[in-house]
Amino acid sequence: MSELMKLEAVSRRFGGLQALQDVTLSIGRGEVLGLIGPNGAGKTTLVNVITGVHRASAGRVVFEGRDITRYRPYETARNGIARTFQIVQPFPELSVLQNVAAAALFSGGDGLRAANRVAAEKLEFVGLSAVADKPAASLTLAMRKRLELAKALAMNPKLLFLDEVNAGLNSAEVEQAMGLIRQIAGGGVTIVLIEHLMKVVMSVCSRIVVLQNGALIADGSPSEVVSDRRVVEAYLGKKYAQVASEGA
Ligand SMILES: Nc1ncnc2c1ncn2[C@@H]1O[C@H](COP(=O)(O)OP(=O)(O)OP(=O)(O)O)[C@@H](O)[C@H]1O
Repeated sequence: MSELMKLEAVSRRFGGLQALQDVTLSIGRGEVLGLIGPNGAGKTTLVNVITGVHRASAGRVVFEGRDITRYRPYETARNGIARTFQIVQPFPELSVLQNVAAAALFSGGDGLRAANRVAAEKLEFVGLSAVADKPAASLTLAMRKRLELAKALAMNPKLLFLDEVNAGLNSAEVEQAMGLIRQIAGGGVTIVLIEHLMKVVMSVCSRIVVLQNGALIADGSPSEVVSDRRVVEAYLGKKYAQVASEGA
């Protein structure tokens, strides 16, 4: 598998807090990589550093062989990196379609008409065509999560970070979201999935990395990672590991 992204000893401090500590990681083209770890481990910060929302305090981010460490968010978007936000934040008065078209324009795009066409296509894909003209503020949480997905897809990404797209959804909605994630991956988009629901991580990811206190503590196949002693102690807990090994 060819390498799409490489992180070399990426660190980030917020005042006295070391949010990321020497994170070194390779992401292969076409992978569905799970990024897990306890609350406050640094998962969202890692996405923020990669996408240019925060500057790395040290280290390098390389995407398709190019050093993008100091790129701004619009530059990372134009180079093919998109992300959803853990806290969904659409422009509430704009229509659902306009929200997605705005994302298409942010990543470059080909003018407003093309952006509207892409937006309609992505809304169809996530199943929101029927509410395309409604204000984004009128959507349910599950629909807003799908809107986030449509916005990220409208940027035509090669690498897509999904930050807790299943949080707050019921089990039927989670199943639907998993189906969409599989289809996106099947279309050749490389995905990094930040997720607390282990059943989702285990069923859609080909590889899992674990962050704890800003440092990577494990990197391997789902079965390797869930039986890793440090991961069990830091995050999963003994009960989960026992259930997982009985299920394996
Ligand atoms: N802009 C910021 N300023 C100061 N501290 C921050 C900032 N963003 C994140 N942090 C801190 O960095 C640490 C890592 O936070 P981060 O949100 O990356 O964790 P996470 O693994 O995504 O957690 P969760 O699973 O709860 O979303 C936390 O201690 C957090 O309080």
